[in-house]
Amino acid sequence: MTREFIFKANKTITSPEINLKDLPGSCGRLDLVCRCISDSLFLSHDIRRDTIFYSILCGPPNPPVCIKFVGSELKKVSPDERNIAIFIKKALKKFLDSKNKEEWIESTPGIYVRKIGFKDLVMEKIREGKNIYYLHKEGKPIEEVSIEKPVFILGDHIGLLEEDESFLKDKAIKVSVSPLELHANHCIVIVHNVLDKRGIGDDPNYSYSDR
Ligand SMILES: C[S@@+](CC[C@H](N)C(=O)[O-])C[C@H]1O[C@@H](n2cnc3c(N)ncnc32)[C@H](O)[C@@H]1O
Repeated sequence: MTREFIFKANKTITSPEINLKDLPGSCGRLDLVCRCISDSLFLSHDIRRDTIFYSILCGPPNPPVCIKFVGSELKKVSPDERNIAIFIKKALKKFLDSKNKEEWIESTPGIYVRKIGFKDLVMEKIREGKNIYYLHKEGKPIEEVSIEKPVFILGDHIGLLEEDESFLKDKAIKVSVSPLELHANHCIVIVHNVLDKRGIGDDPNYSYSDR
């Protein structure tokens, strides 16, 4: 079963004018997006092929833009933030130049970009039969939650906006991974660990026991 993550990046840049030397500042916390991508998809010397990561970039100049990283298709990307940012820059350039922005556009293997906002993406996942889990400190402890066909929602340093939270109210189960407020990328690591131990998410073509 596939594990999916949606990370809402409230301030992250939506043009390819990315300054690779200033991911946190002028790029609107693009460093957080890159860390979440790294922690959701990379194992030591391997990739989680059962994982798909989405980030909705909501910063200037042209929000929203969604980037998608598909673990089973990724090639040549490495886990460091700068390298991931280079691939995001390429994706945003491809997006800028493309005519049909409403469909997924493949930028490089396994990396796609599209014009879709947070709520529309969540609705699309629900229509696909996925279950939505909103990661939040005040949620139900993850150990007590049954998880199937999961899409996990995460906020950035600001968190989800009030309007996003009320939208999710009747659509998502609120799940906590710790009594403490953690970084989003650390929550991803914990979620993976819980699911790894439960054996959820294994790709039939890929056995974790082969590692
Ligand atoms: C740095 S935190 C957000 C802090 C922000 N000031 C707020 O109040 O939401 C980033 C994201 O990680 C997730 N998160 C943080 N701590 C968590 C926890 N203990 N359990 C589950 N998710 C958590 C939430 O999705 C949160 O939006």
